Amino acid sequence: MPAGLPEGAFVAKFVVAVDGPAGSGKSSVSRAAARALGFGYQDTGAAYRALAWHALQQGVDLDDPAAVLASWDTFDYAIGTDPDDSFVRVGGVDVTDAIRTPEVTAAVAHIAKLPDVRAKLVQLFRQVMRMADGQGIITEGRDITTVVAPDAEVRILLTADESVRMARRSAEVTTQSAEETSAALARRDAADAKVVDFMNAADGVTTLDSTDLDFDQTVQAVVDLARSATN
Ligand SMILES: Nc1ncnc2c1ncn2[C@@H]1O[C@H](COP(=O)(O)OP(=O)(O)OP(=O)(O)O)[C@@H](O)[C@H]1O
Ligand SMILES: Nc1ccn([C@@H]2O[C@H](COP(=O)(O)O)[C@@H](O)[C@H]2O)c(=O)n1
Repeated sequence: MPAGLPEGAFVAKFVVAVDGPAGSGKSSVSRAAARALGFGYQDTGAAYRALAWHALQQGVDLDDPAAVLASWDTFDYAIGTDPDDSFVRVGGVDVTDAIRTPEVTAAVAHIAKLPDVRAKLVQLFRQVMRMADGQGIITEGRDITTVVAPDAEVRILLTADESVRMARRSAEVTTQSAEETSAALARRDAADAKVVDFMNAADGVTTLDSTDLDFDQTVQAVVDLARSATN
């Protein structure tokens, strides 16, 4: 807390916004960079996934926008922003793993395409950024650099060639064949790209292409961008 400010006063955080396509490393790289910087970390995709999980649990018809929007009223969402202690809860239930199943992954596009749902989630993300502990936070998703936090101190489009992203994702998924995993990734990018542009950097956004970088080099590049913005 800077000298002169009363305990609990609002202090603007240093925000690093990261966007990119599926499998580009947004969550793993952002989490590791947050750890290195001593920042908080927010995975916004987790909220889209959690709302999809919640709607599925409630038997909501995902093709009915009004029903999906109505499920928001009972969506009791909590996320941990400590990069060393991440969790996602809905109604007190830990759904950290449940929101990563292929079923939820396939359902989330129905949620993400609805402007009214997106507007509510944008407000939620900004609230999480305001409330998180620490002096800074890395928030990652698809529209963070452009919609959620266009004034962020650092704005990064993290990308990698599609074949590299598919190979990285396939290496971690054991419940599907590499072909199924790659096809699902391409399908999701195609659906998401109709809603928000995360393939082209907006003005002022730095493109970080990790195609030829290993994981540690990519994390270091994010850390360097954040540190150079503070000097
Ligand atoms: N530069 C890199 N070199 C090697 N592997 C990487 C690199 N960056 C990320 N990875 C790996 O790629 C995989 C996908 O990364 P991650 O899940 O963070 O992507 P994402 O962008 O958050 O994906 P999604 O949007 O689908 O959730 C992970 O296994 C991660 O460890
Ligand atoms: N800012 C965001 C974040 C996510 N989405 C949607 O959620 C899906 C899951 O996100 P992951 O980062 O966990 O892969 C994603 O496919 C998008 O449909 C979004 O629209 N905006």
